[in-house]
Amino acid sequence: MIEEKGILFVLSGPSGVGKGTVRKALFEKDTALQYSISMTTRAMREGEEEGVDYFYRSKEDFEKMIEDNQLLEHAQYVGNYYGTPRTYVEETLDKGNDVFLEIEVQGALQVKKNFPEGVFIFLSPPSLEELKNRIVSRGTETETLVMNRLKAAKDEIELMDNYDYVVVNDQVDRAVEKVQAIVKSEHCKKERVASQYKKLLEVSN
Ligand SMILES: Nc1nc2c(ncn2[C@@H]2O[C@H](COP(=O)(O)OP(=O)(O)O)[C@@H](O)[C@H]2O)c(=O)[nH]1
Ligand SMILES: Nc1ncnc2c1ncn2[C@@H]1O[C@H](COP(=O)(O)OP(=O)(O)O)[C@@H](O)[C@H]1O
Repeated sequence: MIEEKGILFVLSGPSGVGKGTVRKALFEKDTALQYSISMTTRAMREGEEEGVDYFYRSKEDFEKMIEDNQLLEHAQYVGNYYGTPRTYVEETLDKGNDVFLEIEVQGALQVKKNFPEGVFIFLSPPSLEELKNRIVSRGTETETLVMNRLKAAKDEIELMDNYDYVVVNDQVDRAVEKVQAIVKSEHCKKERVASQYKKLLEVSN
């Protein structure tokens, strides 16, 4: 019996590009993907919930988790920590279920070191001008924070070559369809590997 692990999908890209929007729309489409909820030290925004949007923790608690190696990756982003709890990801993959991470670019690169077999998707804005419009229109940041996020975005776009796929988020529905197509395509690749294995077994019998 071949133990089939799940596939790790990582959606990343600059802040404000629409990662959260695309991820939520994707999960409304009855997907079998398991979303890994991140841990953060940033303040809860209006409308957010503990254990739904993030696990909100103090800086001390977060640093203790880093020390205890409980995070698969972590990054500091515009003054706060963000990280992926390790156990949930590993256990879910081991059960054969796919895991979906939505994280910033530094974290995605760390995951790639530990899980090179993961599938890395870069969500790109149609233009930097449009990215700025989205961050400003979301209205969650002060002007200085908007500038910080745009500056970070320029550095992040340069890292695009580390990804398996680039999805331009021009329209949310189209971006979601492209991510779904990637998921399907990766399942077909996995089938191919599994069926080659089966043929080998038949020959050896
Ligand atoms: N490395 C890492 N980044 C994360 C994680 N969770 C969320 N992020 C990213 O951290 C950045 C800031 O997130 P947030 O404060 O929620 O702002 P928003 O995504 O711009 O609304 C975004 O790029 C998130 O995708 C995580 O677990 N690890
Ligand atoms: N394809 C799109 N077209 C127009 N606006 C978008 C699109 N995708 C997301 N947005 C808007 O851009 C802003 C940032 O999106 P968000 O999902 O919070 O980004 P991220 O999670 O990458 O930081 C939000 O106001 C969101 O409604």
